[in-house]
Amino acid sequence: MSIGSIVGILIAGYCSYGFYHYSSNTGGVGHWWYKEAASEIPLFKTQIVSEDPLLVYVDNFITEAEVSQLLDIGETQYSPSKLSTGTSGDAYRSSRSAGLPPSEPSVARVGSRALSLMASLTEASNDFGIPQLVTYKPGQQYKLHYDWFQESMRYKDGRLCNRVASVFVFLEADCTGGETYFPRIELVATSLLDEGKAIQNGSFEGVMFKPIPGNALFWINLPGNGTGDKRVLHGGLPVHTGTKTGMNIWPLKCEP
Ligand SMILES: O=C(O)CCC(=O)C(=O)O
Ligand SMILES: [Fe+2]
Repeated sequence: MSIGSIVGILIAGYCSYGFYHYSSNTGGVGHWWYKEAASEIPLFKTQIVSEDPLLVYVDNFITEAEVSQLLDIGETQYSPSKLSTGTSGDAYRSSRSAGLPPSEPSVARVGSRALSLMASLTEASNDFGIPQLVTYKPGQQYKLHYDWFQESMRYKDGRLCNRVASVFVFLEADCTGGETYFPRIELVATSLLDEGKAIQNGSFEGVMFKPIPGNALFWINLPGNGTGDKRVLHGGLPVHTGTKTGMNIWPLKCEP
């Protein structure tokens, strides 16, 4: 699928105020059927930040009610965030994380909505994996990293899967600092600067995004040839005061 057709589908989705989409629960990694009725989908708006690599800013991706449902589900589940190597308690990623059950109705709804951004990228698996809350207190951060795995992960059904894309949703932003930073992205949507959602200036390379509850960032990790894209290097900058909480959704692409 070309970047052009993904962009076309994003625009078409926006213009029709919503998507109908499906995921399946036919075994494997955690697939959940969910068809959102148009009335359940918030009127979200997409703006392309960068076309290649594809990075999209989504206003109003989830509602206030969904934010509180997701925070409630995760509340008692937090433990120190892990790196992809499985280690935790490291200054590299000092936040706390909580896996969210994909079958929980609000998780399934928001996970399916995230898949709807992917066009046909995930149609073979239709799998949004296990969404993860991540919460930061003052001084905590996630230094620059990629979300894609160097080596695909083997899931319990034996397939090799990797994170084809990322959707990072801001849930709580009662904080200063904590921007999501992409040092290698050149911003084309200057409206995001005017709206105070993105920050770009001569003192650093790339672009950073202010945490704003309900809004999301969506980007492609594995473009056409399936190789991890190093241009989507990103991190969560240190929170200075208060609390920041976000939700990661990593739709999977699996070998057949
Ligand atoms: O906290 C952020 O802004 C980004 C978090 C992130 O990139 C991750 O958890 O993979
Ligand atoms: Fe990340």
